[in-house]
Amino acid sequence: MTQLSAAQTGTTSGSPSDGKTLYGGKGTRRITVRDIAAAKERGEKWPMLTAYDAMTASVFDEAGIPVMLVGDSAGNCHLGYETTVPVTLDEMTMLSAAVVRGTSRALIVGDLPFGSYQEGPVQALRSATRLVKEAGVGAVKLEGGERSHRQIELLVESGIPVMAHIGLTPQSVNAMGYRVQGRGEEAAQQLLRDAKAVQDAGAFAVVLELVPAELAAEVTRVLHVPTVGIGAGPDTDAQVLVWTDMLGLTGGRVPKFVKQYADLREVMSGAAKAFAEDVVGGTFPTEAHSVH
Ligand SMILES: Nc1nc(=O)c2c([nH]1)NC[C@@H]1CN(c3ccc(C(=O)N[C@@H](CCC(=O)O)C(=O)O)cc3)CN21
Ligand SMILES: CC(C)C(=O)C(=O)O
Ligand SMILES: [Mg+2]
Repeated sequence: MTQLSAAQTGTTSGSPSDGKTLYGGKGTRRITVRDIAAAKERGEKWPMLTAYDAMTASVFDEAGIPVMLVGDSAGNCHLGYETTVPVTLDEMTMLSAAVVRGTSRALIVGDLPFGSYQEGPVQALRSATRLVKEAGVGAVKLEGGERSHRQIELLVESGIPVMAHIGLTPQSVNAMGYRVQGRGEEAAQQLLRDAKAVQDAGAFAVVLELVPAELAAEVTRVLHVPTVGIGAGPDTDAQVLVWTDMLGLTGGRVPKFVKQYADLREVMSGAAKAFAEDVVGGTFPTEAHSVH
């Protein structure tokens, strides 16, 4: 087992941003779940992005993104699977370790993949422990509300911060598809019960995926832990997007809740073609790129 540096363990003293904000502060030590709790008390909104490799994570870390999720969306966005279902704990451990190595300030949350916690609390603890010890993540995330509350309880009791994830839970795609959750009175009551169950179990934050904006606003009002929305409207405490969607790198269709801030697919494709033309036409390399 490799030793984790102080930067990875987040044990250095001082505030994340001179006692100010999660985003835009000047602090250099690693952000912790206590900083996240303080942000909710201040009514401060914060951004979260996924990351699957050290290089990309270092860009977002330098940009000041305070929380990064090594999402199992790596399955379809980084590893070429159709869904998140086939992703393994070995894969999540390797990707999470890379993201931790590429960052020094962001809180890194590692997604527990399908099959690594559904058997029960003991399996969940064994899996989460690998992400904490081998990859160095500061927290883990798992899907499910009431159905996952025992797993959350044991992890939190054991000293592992847990981000919960309710609403659309993509690991259950074979059972529920990719559909809006919490529509109608009965489904809304279930979502509220799920949100309270994960908070009571000790989760430090809860992702709300693809739920009506009004319901997400209500959950955000009634919980004392922050909500992180994705397709959940403007009134959650935080917002998360899959980085390849946000930067226009994901091929094919992306969910309609995505806002695209750049077109990296176009940029990369253009650069690859320019390189290819240079090679074929003999205009690269030139004297400037040669040694003698
Ligand atoms: N590239 C990518 N982006 C994501 O946001 C994402 C992943 N992958 N993989 C894991 C999960 C799966 N997610 C998904 C997948 C599909 C829809 C989707 O098809 N949504 C429809 C709306 C469906 C409805 O209205 O009921 C859409 O058009 O947005 C949404 C979220 C979110 N996560
Ligand atoms: C969409 C986010 C919340 C996620 O779970 C992932 O990227 O895997
Ligand atoms: Mg996920």
